[in-house]
Amino acid sequence: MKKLWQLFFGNLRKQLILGMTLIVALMMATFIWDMTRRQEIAEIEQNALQATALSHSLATSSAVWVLSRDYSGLQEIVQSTSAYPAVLYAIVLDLGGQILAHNDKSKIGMYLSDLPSSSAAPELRQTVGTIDVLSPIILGKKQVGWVRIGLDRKPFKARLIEIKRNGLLYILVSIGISAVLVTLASRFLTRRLYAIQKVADAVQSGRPDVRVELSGNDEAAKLARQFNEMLDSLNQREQQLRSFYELNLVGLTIISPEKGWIRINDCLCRMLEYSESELRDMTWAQLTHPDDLAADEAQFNRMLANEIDGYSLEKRFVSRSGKSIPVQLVVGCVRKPDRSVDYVTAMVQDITERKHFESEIRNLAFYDPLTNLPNRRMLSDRLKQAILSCARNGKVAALLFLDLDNFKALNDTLGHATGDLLLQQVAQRLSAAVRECDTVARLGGDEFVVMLENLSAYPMEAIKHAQLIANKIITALNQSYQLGQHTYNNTPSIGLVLFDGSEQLSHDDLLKQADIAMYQAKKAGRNSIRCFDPRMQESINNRVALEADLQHAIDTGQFILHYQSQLDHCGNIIGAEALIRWQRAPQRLLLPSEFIELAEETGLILPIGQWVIDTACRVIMSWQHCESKKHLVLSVNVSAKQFQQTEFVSAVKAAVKKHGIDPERLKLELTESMLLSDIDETIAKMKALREIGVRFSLDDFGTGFSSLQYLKRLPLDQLKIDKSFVRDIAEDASDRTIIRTIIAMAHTLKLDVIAEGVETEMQRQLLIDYGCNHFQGYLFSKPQPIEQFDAQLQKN
Ligand SMILES: Nc1nc2c(ncn2[C@@H]2O[C@H](COP(=O)(O)O[C@H]3[C@@H](O)[C@H](n4cnc5c(=O)[nH]c(N)nc54)O[C@@H]3COP(=O)(O)O)[C@@H](O)[C@H]2O)c(=O)[nH]1
Repeated sequence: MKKLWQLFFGNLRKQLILGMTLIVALMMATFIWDMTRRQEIAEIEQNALQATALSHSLATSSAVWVLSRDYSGLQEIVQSTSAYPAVLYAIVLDLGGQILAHNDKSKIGMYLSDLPSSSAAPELRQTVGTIDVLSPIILGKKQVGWVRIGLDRKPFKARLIEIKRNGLLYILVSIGISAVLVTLASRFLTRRLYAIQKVADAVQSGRPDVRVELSGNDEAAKLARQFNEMLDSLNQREQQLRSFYELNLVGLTIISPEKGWIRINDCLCRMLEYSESELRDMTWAQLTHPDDLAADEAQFNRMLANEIDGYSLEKRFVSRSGKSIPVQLVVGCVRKPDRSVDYVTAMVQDITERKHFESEIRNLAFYDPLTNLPNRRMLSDRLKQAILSCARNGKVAALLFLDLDNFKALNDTLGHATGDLLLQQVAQRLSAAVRECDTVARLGGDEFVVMLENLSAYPMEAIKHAQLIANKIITALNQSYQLGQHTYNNTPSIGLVLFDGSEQLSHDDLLKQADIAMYQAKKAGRNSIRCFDPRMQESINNRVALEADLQHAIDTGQFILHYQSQLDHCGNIIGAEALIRWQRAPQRLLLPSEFIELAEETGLILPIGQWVIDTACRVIMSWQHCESKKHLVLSVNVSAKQFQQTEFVSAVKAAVKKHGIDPERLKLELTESMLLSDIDETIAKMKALREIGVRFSLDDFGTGFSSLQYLKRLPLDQLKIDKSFVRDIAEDASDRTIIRTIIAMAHTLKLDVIAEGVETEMQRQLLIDYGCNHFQGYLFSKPQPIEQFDAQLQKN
């Protein structure tokens, strides 16, 4: 049936031809049928009319004869109907139905039984072969008999058959003609459609550049043009897709729902180190890292089950060489109309580099790059975990805060690279001194933290254990280090705090407490361990309060300067040292030892130092106007932070200019350690101020890394012998040697020398004997307010 349908309606042309032919045939058939039917009706009407007229005329003419019973006359009348070839019979009957005359004489005298009782009008009856008319014979107003005429219908039927035959012929001819015409027309009309179809076939068979030849401007031509344009755009899109596919930046594959390979691009082959044909013999599962297979398959099955249309996940493939390749897999599917999966597309991006960077970033975020130890962030995380774990298991843990003693000096003298070497070796020693489960972290600079977990359920036992480990660490860190060519010794200060998770302390609080304890260890003379004590916290709180007060003191001008005289060997006052005091309350004068360190730590030393220089310049200016004081030189202490300021030189110059003083009356006291960090920068700054006349004295001389090499480069005016050597000059031979060496060194370098902390006449005499000619100390005066200093001057 399908084949038959295909045969007749297989293409548009056949449908057109068959359709049009059928229409023509139907129309012709309808026309012929209608014509024949009309002809038949006309014939019937005409025959009926003829039969009625004939029977009527026969009835009229036979009325008298019937009444008179003249049978021969009647017969003659009846016989006269033979002139009509269609008349089958003509019968005259009396009212009783007896045949009075008949064109078939043998039937005269017979009776007809199917007559009506009476009728005033003729009665027409039609049978298959005849038209039968029965007319009453009326004489006067009375019926006297019947006339019956029968007409033969055969000739009429023969004519009808003739008409029908001709009609059929016309139909066939019309069908033939219309078939030919429609064939021609359909060929003409569908030729472009066929051309389009041919092109479509060609494109499908792999000739994508074939196009329909364009002619005309009708709908088919427009369709052909649009078809060509559609092919162009499809071509272009396919090329774009192919170029993307062949770009080989990412692995691309198309697979069947059963995970059979349909297409694989080169990039994926290269990534997995297999050829395409080798891959086709392998399964997706074989290439997947066993640990990642379940997750991938679960998602794939959800896609097959129509729960999702695609998914993206990170997984690992295993290459031919066994390399595990982390990839970002993006899978999508194309579904059939019944929603089952037709095929699956997968994009496989090698994310090895990204993973590498991620791990580097993680490392940078959580590890200290110099020592590879966990950094502050990681320590915070672990500490939080440890606090929770202590609360859970009831065990006590400890936090050790370590700071290397004198690390800054090492950095300043041997350089940062050497300092880094020390930090690395300390990290190694610390890691070796504790268990694997403990955490060793570097917070930054020379600060390390060791976290010891699960020490004991009993605090006393835990503290013993922690102290044991802290001692072990001290012993380990006390061993000498080989830093490049330098053999170096160092000590740590360790603060220790215990925690068991029951305190409402955050990890930050614990770190602070350990830090405070470490600070106490430092204060206790370094290379020692201190456990956190709440009193330490109190001292820290005091520091915080002091810091706030210090800021307030700056804002409200609570500082004053005291002046300690400096004398020559003849006892003449040649100048003074300005020493700061803080009038914190009316009866409370704080010495520098109580606030300078904090001021340095907080940076508040900068505005304080600037105030000192400014005040000193103001005093010098007042001396300049007094004949007895104009020769005096005022020494000012400068802190390291202050000196290291980039604008230090300009600030001093500005103060000198502002007060209009002779710069030679201003002497800046620097310490050795602050000069060495960047010797070239230091020299440049000193020279810049020396150029305008400002003098420099090297304070606390002998206590640091005194080096002739540096000394001779520095534009100094004076060396100040530290009071620690002066104090024991009479008793300690080595102090005497140091003092004599310093004095000799100063003379060699053509520098002035002054001894501080001179408290006794004997000390003064010894110093004079060794060649020192300038002195400062309680023997002459303590640091005193300006009025008392003026009074001393008067006396002097
Ligand atoms: N950056 C700044 N630092 C300053 C400033 N003022 C002082 N300081 C620093 O504080 C240190 C201590 O000063 P101070 O408590 O005033 O002590 C000085 C003298 O009182 C003390 N001295 C002097 N003679 C004697 C003595 O015979 N015996 C004895 N026991 N002590 C004595 O020495 C201090 C002065 O020493 P030096 O500065 O080395 O000459 C002080 O050392 C500064 O570092 C400031 O304005 N800015």
